[in-house]
Amino acid sequence: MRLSVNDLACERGERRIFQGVSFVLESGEALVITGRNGAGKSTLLDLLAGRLTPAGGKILWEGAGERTLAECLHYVGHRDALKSALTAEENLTFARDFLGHPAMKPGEALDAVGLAHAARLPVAYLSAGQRRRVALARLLVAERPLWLLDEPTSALDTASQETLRLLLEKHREAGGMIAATTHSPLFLRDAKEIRIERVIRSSARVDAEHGEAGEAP
Ligand SMILES: Nc1ncnc2c1ncn2[C@@H]1O[C@H](COP(=O)(O)OP(=O)(O)OP(=O)(O)O)[C@@H](O)[C@H]1O
Repeated sequence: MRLSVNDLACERGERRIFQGVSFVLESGEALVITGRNGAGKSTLLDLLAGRLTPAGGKILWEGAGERTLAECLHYVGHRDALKSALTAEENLTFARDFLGHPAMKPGEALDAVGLAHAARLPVAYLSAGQRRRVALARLLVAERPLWLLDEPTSALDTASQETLRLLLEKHREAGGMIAATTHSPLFLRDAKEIRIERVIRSSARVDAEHGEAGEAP
């Protein structure tokens, strides 16, 4: 499988966020996406996940047979996208049924992220780091080769960060692919890295440091 991104550009709120982003990701590879706050890292994941449409460039997904890119990816964003009234196990059961290509059972996936003891607690009762681990356990309940992860270590303690690193490396060893944004090192073996830079338009005063949403374009 191969994900090829060529000369990708993105606009939000009629402002150019970035342009000229190109990379290739093949089976077993990891891509770490870095850049300053507001540079467009989450935006790049949104484009790959099909949640936004590019202003230019191409995203090509090859080698997965009939399965489209959307059917081949997991997306774990800033928001954990869990149903708080349901237990951790119920959330994973729902995800497993919904996503198709079932892999680990919910209980096994929770065990893999060190949360077996919290399986029957409503997600509303869990800490931020525990909720993050449930969200990451979703990666394990349905087989999808491409994992798109937005700051996956946020809220995780050191031990959970190491657990996550091992899960990511195992996924790569099985031929999976990872694209992850981060502000801190993920310690992934031989990862590719791309740094997203905000487009600077001198006439419009959009710059990487001060160009937050709502400012004049
Ligand atoms: N819905 C939206 N409409 C307009 N602009 C938006 C929207 N969402 C995000 N933006 C802008 O797009 C730019 C890129 O945002 P993005 O969240 O991709 O940055 P990031 O690199 O992930 O930042 P951080 O490191 O802070 O998470 C920012 O200037 C942001 O304000």
